[in-house]
Amino acid sequence: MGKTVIGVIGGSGVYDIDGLENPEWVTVDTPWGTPSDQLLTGTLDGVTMVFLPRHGRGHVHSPSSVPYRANIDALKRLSVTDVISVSACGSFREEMAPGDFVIVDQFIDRTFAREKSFFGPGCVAHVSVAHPTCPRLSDACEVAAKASGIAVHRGGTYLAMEGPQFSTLAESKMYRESWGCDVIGMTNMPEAKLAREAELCYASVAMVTDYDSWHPDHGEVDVAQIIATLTGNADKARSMVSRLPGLLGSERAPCPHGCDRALEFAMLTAPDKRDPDVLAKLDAVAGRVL
Ligand SMILES: CSC[C@H]1O[C@H](OP(=O)(O)O)[C@H](O)[C@@H]1O
Ligand SMILES: Nc1ncnc2[nH]cnc12
Repeated sequence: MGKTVIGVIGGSGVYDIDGLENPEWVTVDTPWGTPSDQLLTGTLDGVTMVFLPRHGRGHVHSPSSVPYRANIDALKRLSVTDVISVSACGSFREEMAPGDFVIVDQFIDRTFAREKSFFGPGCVAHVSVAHPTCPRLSDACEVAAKASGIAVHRGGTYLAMEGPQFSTLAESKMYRESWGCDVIGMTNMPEAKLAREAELCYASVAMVTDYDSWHPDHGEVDVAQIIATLTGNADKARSMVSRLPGLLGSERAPCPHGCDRALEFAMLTAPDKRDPDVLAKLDAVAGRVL
């Protein structure tokens, strides 16, 4: 048994969490650049917590400029074992209404202007993301959300778009009708892929703020409308997060789904062909297997 360290990546509207004992904002340097912000560390019910605002305090990063690799590396460097991603999203389903939470379990990645892997020339590795989220961690999020009185939907496909503009009407209809997506956002990819490469359990809690543009009764999306819903959603998210330490506990058994062993058979580059400079950058993410 190891120790549970819960990492929370807060999306739009979620720039801190409350109730931490011994809270401290710490600076973490990574070989992949500077994370979105300092990370807030502390304990909650005896469990170490690490919080990172995805866009930085004051919302300084766009979805395309979020330093996803630095963020995941920084969480790993602080010994995080389980990452809960909290994000605002648009909904493609009538029943997934603004204010509801969706525990996402699949993604379609339409992003194209982001670094998507820690690996590459000098150390090639391929991990599976067939099941990109962790069922054990998602269970805890579902229980925590329900206990907080939140309307929560278990399972859903998240379309990750590049942004920053919202979808056209034709795109919105295609994602919903042809591609079977349930929600849309701009940030969960490559975040989820990188978390898997870093052997972190990852759960995505998507908080619905709007119906994107497909819905005949709701017209087009605008940020004013999103922000109006975001404030309430952020309070609900903080309530959900506060229940996670009690549910996960401070002692951690290995992930039954293998998230924490994702690199076990992933490395292709022969040991004698690996580039030492590349290996040095991978110390936090892949040190366990290198
Ligand atoms: C607030 S409007 C669009 C913005 O909100 C979402 O951010 P996050 O996923 O970090 O909560 C969405 O992905 C866009 O970045
Ligand atoms: N409709 C939408 N599209 C993309 N990202 C979003 N974030 C919140 N609402 C969104």
